[in-house]
Amino acid sequence: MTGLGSTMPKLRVRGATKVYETRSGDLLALDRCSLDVMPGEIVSIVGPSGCGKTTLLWSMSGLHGLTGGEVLLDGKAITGPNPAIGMVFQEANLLPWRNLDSNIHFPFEIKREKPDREWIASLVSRVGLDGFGGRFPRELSGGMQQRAALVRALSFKPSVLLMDEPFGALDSFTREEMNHLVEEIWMDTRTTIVLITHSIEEAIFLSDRVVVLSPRPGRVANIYEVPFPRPRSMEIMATKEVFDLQNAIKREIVGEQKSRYAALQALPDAIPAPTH
Ligand SMILES: Nc1ncnc2c1ncn2[C@@H]1O[C@H](COP(=O)(O)OP(=O)(O)OP(=O)(O)O)[C@@H](O)[C@H]1O
Repeated sequence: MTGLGSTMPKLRVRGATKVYETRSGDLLALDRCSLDVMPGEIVSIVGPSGCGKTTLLWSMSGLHGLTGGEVLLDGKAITGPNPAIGMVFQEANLLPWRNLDSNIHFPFEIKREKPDREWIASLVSRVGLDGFGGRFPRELSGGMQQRAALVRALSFKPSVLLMDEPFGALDSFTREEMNHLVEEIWMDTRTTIVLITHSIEEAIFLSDRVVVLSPRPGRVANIYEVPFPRPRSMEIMATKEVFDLQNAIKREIVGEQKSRYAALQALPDAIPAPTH
């Protein structure tokens, strides 16, 4: 499943360009983004708000078409939803009238597929939800709901897990717990993971590489290697090396925003002067 020595990227984004048609005209969200994600890698995507992170991730999932460019999974173009790709969103999106077990099994009902009950039970146990199968979403904390969403996404044994700001709605303590959980699961399964996050600390904790996108239209501005060994303990996360990397990424994001602003200022009449 890992194939870390292999040279073929698991996911390959080539020249991804996305134009949204809006009432006020075309909006260029992504502009020729290219990125390779190797098998078993964890890659985080960070960048200023609205730079196209979600657009890029959704195009990797096949849920969103591109205006230009392509996304390849194991060398084959992705043209629609793919069972080899699991997704986790900021909201757990559990059906309120179904209990936890029934929520986890729901996608199998829809697809009329037989779930691997042993695998699912091991995941439920792994995320600490043993004994909660009969509970309804309203009876579960936000962290527990997100654990269930993680189980649901992994229940199909995807080879790629895409996560869109999955822990953004959780308190910082629960978020840290979830980060450790993802790290543990990854160490067991070596699933290829692409993660969008607004937390640079989270990106560094989880990733092999952190991709910084420029302000919209999103382009790959820089890619940072994260060289720290796993599991990444609190001691590792408190080192100067981590702190320096965190600052470098922050500076990159802020610098990108500033240079965009400076370029706008330099354009004649780009920002009209007040008339009164
Ligand atoms: N369906 C859509 N129709 C029109 N415009 C869209 C659509 N989806 C996104 N956009 C616009 O495309 C740009 C990129 O959006 P996207 O959600 O991909 O950015 P993001 O980096 O994920 O943002 P955030 O960090 O705030 O979640 C934004 O300007 C957004 O308003």
